[in-house]
Amino acid sequence: MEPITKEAVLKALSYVEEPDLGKDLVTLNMIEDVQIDGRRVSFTVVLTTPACPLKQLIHDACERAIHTMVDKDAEVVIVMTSRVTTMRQNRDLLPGVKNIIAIASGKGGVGKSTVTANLAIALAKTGAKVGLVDADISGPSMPLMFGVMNERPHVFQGPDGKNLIQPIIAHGVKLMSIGFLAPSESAIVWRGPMASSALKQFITEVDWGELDYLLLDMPPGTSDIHLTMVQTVPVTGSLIVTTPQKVALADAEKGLQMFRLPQINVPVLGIVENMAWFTPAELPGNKYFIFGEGGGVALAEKHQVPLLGQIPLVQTIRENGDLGTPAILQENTPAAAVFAQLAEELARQVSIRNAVAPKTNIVEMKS
Ligand SMILES: Nc1ncnc2c1ncn2[C@@H]1O[C@H](COP(=O)(O)OP(=O)(O)OP(=O)(O)O)[C@@H](O)[C@H]1O
Repeated sequence: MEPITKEAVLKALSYVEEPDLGKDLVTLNMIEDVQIDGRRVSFTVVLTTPACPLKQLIHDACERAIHTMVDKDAEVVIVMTSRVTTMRQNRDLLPGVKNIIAIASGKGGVGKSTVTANLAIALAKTGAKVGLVDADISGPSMPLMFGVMNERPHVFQGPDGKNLIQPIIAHGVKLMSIGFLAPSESAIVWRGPMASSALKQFITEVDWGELDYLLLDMPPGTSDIHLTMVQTVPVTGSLIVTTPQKVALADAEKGLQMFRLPQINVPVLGIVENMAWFTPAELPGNKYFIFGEGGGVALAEKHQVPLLGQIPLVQTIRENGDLGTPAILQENTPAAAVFAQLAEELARQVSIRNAVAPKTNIVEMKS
């Protein structure tokens, strides 16, 4: 029997394609630490995100490639790991942050904050390092959803003498909310430039450390504040949350178009249809389309962006949000599964974006 060689292993793995990125694993530098010990072959596959929905598929394809092209009886040991990719090169602002994702909705009350909170925790549960900025000045709800209403972030002096805010860590996510600034019962009226500068400070003067994903929960609507925000912070991509209702869709479309304005030019990574249908707890197989049907699909098709998920209207999603323990934390429930899948789809789109982004198109603004 001929000895197995590293070259033969790499040759076989060069036939395994990363389906989303359209290139083989060897060309993509995703194979590391190949070791041969008799008929035992081991190597590491470095994925572009720990939330990769294709993890099992890629694992199985690698195993098959070794068995068909190298040795049908080889013992194959594959370590699946990840290194989140980034398209940010010149990182003057937020140096440790790999990907910044703005989550927006045209209309208020469509569940943007609920979706964002669940997404952030879902990504953190996969092992990613996640931060979340609650920039919803119209009604910051993250302290409530994360059960940290009474916490206040500390401010300390950073290494260069500048003050830095320490984010609150809750459910594995580093959280900053404009709601930490004032008691929840006192309405904050933020206007124009004041809001913009407060928000900028909220994002840039925080000790985020290393983050794979920083999610920005934007205020509803398409105001000057939005424009300033996405121009100030180097956003990787945006996610639009809508319900299937006509008025929500029309506003979501405005939000989508805002990101595509030439002076903004932030790619829309996808659309999430929230409250897509109502499912009563006692009839889990039933779907009632109380806000209409097919709106998210139609919007996604019209603007050629992926529909990343459809979240049903479920009583426990609301209840768990109000309790400070978002639905994603309720293991083995359909609601948790839907959010986990959405997180994988979002991470996937970020990886695709990072793989195809023309590096020269990245404009990073200085603080
Ligand atoms: N899929 C869902 N099922 C059940 N309840 C939901 C769902 N999504 C959101 N909700 C509830 O709907 C209400 C509005 O949601 P949320 O605060 O997330 O919306 P929003 O778009 O962030 O609102 P705004 O930005 O205007 O403050 C909340 O009470 C939330 O618990």
